[in-house]
Amino acid sequence: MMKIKIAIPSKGRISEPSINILEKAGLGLIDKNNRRLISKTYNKDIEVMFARASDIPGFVHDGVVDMGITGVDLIEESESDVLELLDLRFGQTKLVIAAPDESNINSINDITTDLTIASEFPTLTKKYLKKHDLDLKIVKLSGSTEAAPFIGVADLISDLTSTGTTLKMNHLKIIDTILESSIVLITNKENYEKKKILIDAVNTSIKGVLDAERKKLIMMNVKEKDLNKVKDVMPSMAGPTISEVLSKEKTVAVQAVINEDEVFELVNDLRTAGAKDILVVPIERII
Ligand SMILES: Nc1ncnc2c1ncn2[C@@H]1O[C@H](COP(=O)(O)OP(=O)(O)OP(=O)(O)O)[C@@H](O)[C@H]1O
Ligand SMILES: O=P(O)(O)OC[C@H]1O[C@H](OP(=O)(O)OP(=O)(O)O)[C@H](O)[C@@H]1O
Ligand SMILES: [Mg+2]
Repeated sequence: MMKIKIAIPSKGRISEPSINILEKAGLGLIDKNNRRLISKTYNKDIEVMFARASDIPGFVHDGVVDMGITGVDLIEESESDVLELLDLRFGQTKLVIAAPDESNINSINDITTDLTIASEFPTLTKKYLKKHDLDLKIVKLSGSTEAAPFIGVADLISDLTSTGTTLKMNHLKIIDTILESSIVLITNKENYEKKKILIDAVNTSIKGVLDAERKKLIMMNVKEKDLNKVKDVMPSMAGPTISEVLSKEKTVAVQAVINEDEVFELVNDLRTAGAKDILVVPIERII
């Protein structure tokens, strides 16, 4: 019997969104409040294992688990050889080199080998510097890297930035970007060959959740005489679907899947075209 384990982050900012996306994909955790190391899901063949986000790339690489949810930054830093299935479109961030605002370093060309750099990402930082023929001393830290230049630990830092608030608060400016990262769904390369059916099913379900996030189902009643006008203003994925409604006047029900950003304008156009009883409904998944 084929079974798979998916590793998801046990703490930190990406833990909750990871659990949520699995839930929407039909893989809700049965005993999530227990926070045990392993949790069953609504699918009897799929289990979830909780781990630190930074340990997940290694677990997937080694095949300890079949799939995982973690950041591209952590995969690259640990040099794990895994197969990336899907960009989950959250946890977007950049790994950048930064220097104090008042320093005269403004580009990679101003960096000299007598400087030191502090980072939680020594491997990625070293590779980046090597590419530019720079061999700097790297000070490995485990957090609060932005403070390093001011307490005299290092001249430069490389750290993650997303809104830019932390860099700004610490009077640091970006010199260059090393890597752009987001949270991804990954799988072990060999296990993927062996358990393709189940792994693809998980991937397809999660992709369905992402696709549905930006879509709505729109439904309405239309008198038959107005149907062509309504059809003209209706964009649609594959359709619209039209079915007959039993009523005195000849009326049909029209439904279609539309983009979220089209809703506002479309509802107005549809009303003008004669549509009645318009409903806009969220979609859970599109398969
Ligand atoms: N400011 C941020 N914005 C978006 N994503 C981020 C940010 N900081 C970290 N991440 C991403 O979150 C993922 C998990 O990182 P990590 O395990 O360090 O979580 P965390 O929420 O920062 O927890 P911790 O409190 O332990 O630092 C990483 O892949 C990282 O790229
Ligand atoms: O650009 P911003 O939106 O300000 O985000 C960037 C900050 O977020 C992360 O820190 P985190 O909160 O994870 O703390 P940590 O340094 O203890 O990991 C990262 O290490 C930066 O410090
Ligand atoms: Mg962090």
